[in-house]
Amino acid sequence: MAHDQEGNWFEVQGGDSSLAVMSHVTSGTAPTSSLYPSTFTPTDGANPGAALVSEAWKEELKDLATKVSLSAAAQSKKAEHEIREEEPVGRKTQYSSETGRIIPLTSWKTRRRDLQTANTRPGTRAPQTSQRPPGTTSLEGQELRDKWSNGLEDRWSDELEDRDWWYQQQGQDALQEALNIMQNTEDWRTEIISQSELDASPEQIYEVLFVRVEEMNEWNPNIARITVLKHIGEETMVTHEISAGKAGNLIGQRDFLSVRHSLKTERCIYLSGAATQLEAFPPQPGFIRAEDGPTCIIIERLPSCPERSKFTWLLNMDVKGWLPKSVVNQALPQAQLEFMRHLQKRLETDKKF
Ligand SMILES: CC(C)CCC[C@@H](C)[C@H]1CC[C@H]2[C@@H]3CC=C4C[C@@H](O)CC[C@]4(C)[C@H]3CC[C@]12C
Repeated sequence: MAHDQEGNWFEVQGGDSSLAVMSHVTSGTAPTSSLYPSTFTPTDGANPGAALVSEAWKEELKDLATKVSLSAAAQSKKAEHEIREEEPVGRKTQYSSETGRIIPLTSWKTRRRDLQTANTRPGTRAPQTSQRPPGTTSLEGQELRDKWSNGLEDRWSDELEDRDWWYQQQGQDALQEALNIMQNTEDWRTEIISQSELDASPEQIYEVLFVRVEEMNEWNPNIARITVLKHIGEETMVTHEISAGKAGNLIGQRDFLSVRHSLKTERCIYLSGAATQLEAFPPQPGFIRAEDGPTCIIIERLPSCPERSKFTWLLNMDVKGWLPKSVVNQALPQAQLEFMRHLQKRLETDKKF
């Protein structure tokens, strides 16, 4: 297993195969120290507290993040929505996802930009409490979907195409923004980036993480339920996620409403996500609605070994509620590493069948 000289690589013992994870939490203006959950031990005995993100790794991240904007797929998509943005010809009325009111065409672009800016700097967002009085919610998948579509019907029925476009746009923006975050290492704030190698092809990982996203609670105890509320083509979807507030978890249960997007290029498969809003699907009683993203997972084909992939993950989450930063900065990398371990196990069992 490869590891750099600064001891940023970790080896996770998991049965016969091992998972190498390099994790980094950034905060403040410059990258500081990495966090090392106790279950993960440095492979070369280096002092973890002193480890900094190596220049080589930064370069590698920049490289991964730049490639996509040059890819043909991204270019054609970009061109596509640039045209749509410039010529609102044929585009119908836009409705506010918060108030359900019509957004005048003139403010539509500005509004989107506002949303983007809000997402770019998670650390500077105004704190909000989305905690609701505790209650019981145990909506099943179908019920969730019904609730979703009923709430929409009256206002949105004629606007399906526009709404789809809005989500698609959000998904693409999330990817671009997440890649920008990775690229501009000087601007890193509270993002967590990890890199690992997995014993599976990018296609297999994509299948487990994107196509069969609703099965995630079967293999990851940190997730209580994931429901796909809407598919927009093959590449974009709107999902509702509920984390498991298990005992020992420093952060309680959260729910998320996200738009998820995927992009396949010759070299990589990109999975991106960002929080989205919808009046018809407000925060659920008893849950704090957290915001995931802009976030991105890059699954890179290893030409020398097609059955293995490099997995780079930018976790960028606003957990909401009032929690000390130190708690969040410890719990998130922990959850991320656990996620990787469970994913590795799932991929292993999938192979046996
Ligand atoms: C500590 C608490 C608040 C959260 C812990 C659970 C975190 C790690 C969970 C909750 C929801 C999860 C996400 C749910 C859905 C997807 C889409 C998939 O295509 C890639 C993984 C991804 C992006 C998951 C990553 C891990 C995730 C962010």
